[in-house]
Amino acid sequence: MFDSLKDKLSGFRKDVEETTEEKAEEADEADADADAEAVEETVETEPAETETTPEPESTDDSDSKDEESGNGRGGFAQKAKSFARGEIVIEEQDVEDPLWELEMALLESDVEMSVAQEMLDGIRNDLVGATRKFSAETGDVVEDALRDSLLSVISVGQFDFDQRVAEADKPLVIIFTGVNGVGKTTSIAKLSRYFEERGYSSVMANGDTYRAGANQQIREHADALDTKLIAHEQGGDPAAVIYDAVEYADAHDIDIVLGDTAGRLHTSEGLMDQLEKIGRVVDPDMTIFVDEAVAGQDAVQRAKEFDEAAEIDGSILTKADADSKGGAAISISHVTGKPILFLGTGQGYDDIEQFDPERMVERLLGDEEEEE
Ligand SMILES: Nc1nc2c(ncn2[C@@H]2O[C@H](COP(=O)(O)OP(=O)(O)OP(=O)(O)O)[C@@H](O)[C@H]2O)c(=O)[nH]1
Repeated sequence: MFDSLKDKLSGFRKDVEETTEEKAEEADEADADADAEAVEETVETEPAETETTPEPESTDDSDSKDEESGNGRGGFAQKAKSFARGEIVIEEQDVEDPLWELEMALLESDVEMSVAQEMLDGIRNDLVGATRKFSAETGDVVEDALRDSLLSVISVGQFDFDQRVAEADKPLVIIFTGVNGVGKTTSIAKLSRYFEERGYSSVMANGDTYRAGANQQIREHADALDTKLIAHEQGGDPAAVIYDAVEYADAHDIDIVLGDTAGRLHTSEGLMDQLEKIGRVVDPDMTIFVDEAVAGQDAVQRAKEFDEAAEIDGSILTKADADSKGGAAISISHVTGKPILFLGTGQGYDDIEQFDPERMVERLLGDEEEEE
C-alpha cells in the first residue's frame, strides 16, 4: 500500500541527509584545523591562563532553533553559535533541491497541488534553521518535519466515528454516495459486518433504483451477511426505499440503516436532486462519500463536488490495497475539510480498516511493517 509514495518520502530524507552530512564533515574538518592552529599558537607564545576558545554552551537542544533577535533562522550569528556548540544549522540552500524533488514526487503521486504546497511550506519551516550536532543523524530531524507536515494535512476534520455511532439515537441512518463501480456497495457490506462485530444490527437499503442489476448485487451481499435488505423495483423512488428501511429499523429495533444510492456522475442533476430528496425525506445522520484511492486526483475532485452538492461527513477510500501512489489518501480530507473514515483494503468483508492518521504516517515513513 502506497509503496511508491513511501519510496519518494524516503528519497527526500536521504537527500537532505546527504547534503547535511557533507556539511557536517566540512564543519568537522574546519573545527579540527582551527584546533590545530590554536595549539600551535599556544606553544609559540606564553601558556595562557585563561581559555582562548569560548566554552561550548549546553548542547542538549540539538533540534532547537535560534529565535533570538539578530540571529535570524540560519543567520550568521546562529551559525557561529551553533558551530561553537559542535552543531551545524540546516539552511534554505541545503533543502532547496531536495524540496524541489519532493514537490515533483508528491505531484507525481497525485497529491493535490495545494496540499503538496502546504506540506512543503511546513517542511521548509521546520527544517530551515534547525540545528543538528556534527555527530548526530539528520534523519530524525527530517522525519519529524515529514511527520508533522503529513499529519497536518491528513488529519483534517477527524472525529471519533465509533463514539458518534455509539452516542447517536437509533436507528442511525447512513447514506453512501459516489460514482459507479468504485466499491460503494461492497463498502456497505463491509460496514454491515463491521457494525455486527461491534454489537449493532443493520439493515441495507438499495437506493440505487436506477441501474439494472443493482438489486441483485446488493442482495448477494445481504444474503452472505445474513442482513435484511429493503429494495423496490428498478425505476422506483430511492428516497422511498430508504424511508421504508428506516420504518423497518424502527419497527424491528435495528440500530443502523445503510442506504446505497445510484452511482451516477456527480454532474448529473437527477442524482443531486435525488440526494436532496433523500435528505429531505429521511434526514440522514451521516452521508459518506465513497471513492477509490487508485483514482487519485479524480477522486479528490469528485469528493469536493459531491460535498458541495450534498454535504458529506467523511469519506471511504476503497482499493487502498491496490494504490501505490497514496495521493488521494493524502489530499482528500484537506481538500474537503472532511475526514477519511475508512480505507478499503481488499475484496473480502473484513478488508476495511478505520483510518488512523498516525498509523498512516507511520506506514508512509516506514516505521510499520506492512503485512501483505
Ligand atoms: N481490491 C479491492 N477491491 C475492492 C475494494 N472495494 C471494492 N472492491 C471491488 O470493486 C468492485 C466494484 O465494487 P462495487 O461495490 O460493486 O462498486 P459500486 O460502487 O457499488 O458499483 P455500482 O453498484 O456499480 O455503483 C468489486 O469487484 C469489488 O470487489 C477494495 O477495498 N479493494
